[in-house]
Amino acid sequence: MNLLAPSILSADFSKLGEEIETVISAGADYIHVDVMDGHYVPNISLGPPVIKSIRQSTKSFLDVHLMITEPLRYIEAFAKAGSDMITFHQEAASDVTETIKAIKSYGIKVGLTINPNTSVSVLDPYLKDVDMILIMSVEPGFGGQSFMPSTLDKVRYLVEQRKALNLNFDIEMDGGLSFDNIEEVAKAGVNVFVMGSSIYAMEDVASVTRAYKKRLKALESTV
Ligand SMILES: O=C(CO)[C@H](O)[C@H](O)COP(=O)(O)O
Ligand SMILES: [Fe+2]
Repeated sequence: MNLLAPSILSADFSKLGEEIETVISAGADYIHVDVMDGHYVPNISLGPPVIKSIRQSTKSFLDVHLMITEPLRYIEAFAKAGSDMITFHQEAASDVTETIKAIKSYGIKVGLTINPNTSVSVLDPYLKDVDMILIMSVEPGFGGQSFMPSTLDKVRYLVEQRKALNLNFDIEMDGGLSFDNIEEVAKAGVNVFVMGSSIYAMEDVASVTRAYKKRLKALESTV
């Protein structure tokens, strides 16, 4: 099933609860929360207190994307704040296995991600241990960047590996997704679609969310 995960990075933070309610009511499946530390990536966004407030105002699935150095230090804080899934960068973690274990110890889902310049094969040892792999289709750090089509080969590789190893992790893509590319992204094998600026920068957030949801549903039968 194709899942739509609007990224609140491009939302109006002064009315975050409303912005989340709008996309959930319009059919969004996950709320994608981008956490940036100003060290692993050159931008700072939000942290556990904001996630805690979001958790208190919605039951929706919180897909938390950590772009932070040494994520193991903060797994407890992000899990206790109410994350439903924590995804961290392979490049940022000195011990990927320990970080996966720490996330699982809170009974929540775990995702692992890589930047556009990281080889997908670094994920091989962990494929059996994760619920989701996130392939970044822009350099992490900012919303509104252009999609990098070269990252789709990594998705195709993961689809092959998943079949060969009889696994069932989800494949998420994040960065620059829009009506211009979701068909090729879906056809490559992605089933969780993060969208920031192509939803929250639009005039009518509810209508565009409904339109993406409908398109993703239609694409399910073509892959
Ligand atoms: O992780 C991210 C950036 O590092 C964001 O999730 C992503 O960029 C979404 O924004 P957009 O759809 O505008 O590219
Ligand atoms: Fe993200």
